[in-house]
Amino acid sequence: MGLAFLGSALLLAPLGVAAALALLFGLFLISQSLYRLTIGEHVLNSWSHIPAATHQGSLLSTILMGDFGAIKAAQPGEQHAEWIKQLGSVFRYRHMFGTPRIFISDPKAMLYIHGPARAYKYPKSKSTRIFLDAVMGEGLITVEGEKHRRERRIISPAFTNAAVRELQPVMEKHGASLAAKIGSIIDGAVARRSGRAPAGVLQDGESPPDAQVALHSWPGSSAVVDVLFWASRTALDVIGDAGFNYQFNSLDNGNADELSEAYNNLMTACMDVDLVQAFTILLSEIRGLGWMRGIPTRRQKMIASARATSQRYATQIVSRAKQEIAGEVAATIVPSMKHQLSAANLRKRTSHGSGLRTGQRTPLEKSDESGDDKATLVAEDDAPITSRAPSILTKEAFDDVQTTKSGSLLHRVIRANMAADLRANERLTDEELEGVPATFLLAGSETSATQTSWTLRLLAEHPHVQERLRAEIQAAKKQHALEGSAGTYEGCLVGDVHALPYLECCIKESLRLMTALPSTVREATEDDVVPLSKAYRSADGKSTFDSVVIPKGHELFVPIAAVGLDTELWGPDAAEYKPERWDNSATQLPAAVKALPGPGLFSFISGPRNCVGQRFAQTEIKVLLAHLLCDFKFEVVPGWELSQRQMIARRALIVGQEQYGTRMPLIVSRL
Ligand code: HEM
Repeated sequence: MGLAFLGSALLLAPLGVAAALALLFGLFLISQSLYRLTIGEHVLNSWSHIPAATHQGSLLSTILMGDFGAIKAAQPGEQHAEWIKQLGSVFRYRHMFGTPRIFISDPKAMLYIHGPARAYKYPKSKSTRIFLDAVMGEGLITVEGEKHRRERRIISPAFTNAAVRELQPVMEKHGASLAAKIGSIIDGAVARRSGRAPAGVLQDGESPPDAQVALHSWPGSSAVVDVLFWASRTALDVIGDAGFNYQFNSLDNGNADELSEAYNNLMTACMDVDLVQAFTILLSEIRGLGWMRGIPTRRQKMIASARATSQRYATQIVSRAKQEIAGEVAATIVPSMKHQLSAANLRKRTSHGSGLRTGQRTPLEKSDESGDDKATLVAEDDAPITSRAPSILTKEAFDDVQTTKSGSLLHRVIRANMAADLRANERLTDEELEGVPATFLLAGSETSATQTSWTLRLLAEHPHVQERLRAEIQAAKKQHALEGSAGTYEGCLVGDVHALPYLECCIKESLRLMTALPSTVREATEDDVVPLSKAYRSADGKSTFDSVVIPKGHELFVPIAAVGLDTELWGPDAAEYKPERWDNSATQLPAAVKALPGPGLFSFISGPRNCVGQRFAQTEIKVLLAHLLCDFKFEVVPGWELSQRQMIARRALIVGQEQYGTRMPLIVSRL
């Protein structure tokens, strides 16, 4: 009560009082940090035997940022890789304000922590959950425990290999559009160079330095193209279309679409965590200070407005998908079942998920009014069948509908939510279903786009790999054209993209070396003893331990990128891009690597909390690459040095051109 009052006082107080209170909280955090660095480190430290990481940094930065300052200053994964070299695969370090973190990159430990028996005992850390909740709201990524198990059971079937295979043609459509767009950017740049278009006018996605690169040695059709910019737009279009049948058209229209703009704002909030936000999150973790998350800062207001917009659309998107599925059900169920769907029965089973919450009309609603929405199953009383209708499908009818009708990921989720073998309390509620589009978008567009851009960069740095890969893709394209393209892969460029072995190697190697999500964090909810495949030596070097004691409440750093760079696992050439290491991976990979999940590919982590969209992501990246490599050659811009920035995903900056933000410009030439 007292603290709630304090909260309101802070909101209403004149600036001076608010600043004084903020200062007070700052002092509280700093004293907590000092306590951790002194008494916590030297007196009450039950884990002092674990080797501790050190870094060269000022005292002030250590008090405020712990060792995190050094991590942030290095390229993603590099500081951890350095500590692995010095200290081995188990050590501890301090996060902001001295928060203790344990680092483990041992394969056996990772399988244990993320495996089915333990995953729910190691949820995401509290600050991560607070942060994600604020931006995404509730969804598969943010929920924990039983709620997660329930959601995952319904959402997983949408991502089976067979389901994703059916979505490949949708991805191909956007792959072809991406290639066409890049072609038009090249044409525009050529026209500008030859004086047919005004000099000094930038095209969409171009930064001033891109247009200034002298391409004398690249006669013909070449231009500097920011492949991250275009991959991001394409990934948004792909997930909108394949994820929930929504056409963002962002490749052509940018963020002109209202929903696209809302997601873009959420993504920006997600990517760019500033110190004030980190500070507020840390403070709001303290009991009684949760209200701090609601302080209406400019950023907070932007997030709230973007979330309101996305929620409005989500309601419409889910409602429309349900109506379409109701139409399918009507066409599929055997006549004898129809009487079960009496009006009264349906009304009982119906929940109302349509209508805008703010009274505003979305473009989707407008198109509904114009009669676009054809597939609606209604009972006599016009009550639509919705996903919450328990057991309206027998197992056979459900399987039939699930396999014969495809549609978007969301359609599959809604169908899975109707399965007869689910109890009422196992089904997703309307609110949970409405969280699905946002989850897919925020988890699935930035990651795929970033990974695509890093893969293109690696191929540009390794022309011989690019050539070999292009040859494989062109041969497959030829073969596919000869065979005729009916069936699942109708309209696809090369048929099944997963049938191309070298493409598989190139993608896996890119995910290992430049994984889009370099790390995540977990928190121990109980004391635990984590087994290791290789014993670690204590800080004083006198003892060895074949397991790590993790005290309840401690944070665990999950070193996705560092695992990919670990020379102990991969050998001395771990930092090199060598797709061949994945040739015959079942036999050729080092034994320690084969013990990793994947096997060997930890980029999507493992166990019940692994990336549900990993097959989707790999299919999408392969499809986009196939289209691009058939039409274009990619080269690095001479003299432009790259640095990296880990926001949530790992993004690239050009050294000396940081003012233009994160991007991945490459010289792209028509073949
Ligand atoms: C290269 C691209 C991608 C990478 C590297 C990646 C990586 C990851 C990682 C490491 C996690 C675990 C995060 C954690 O628990 O802390 C994760 C979770 C997740 N990913 Fe991905 N992801 C990618 C693409 C996608 C796509 C395309 C989708 C959806 C279409 C997707 C949907 C999800 C979801 C829903 C989760 C949460 C799963 C759960 O907690 O049950 N991801 N991803």
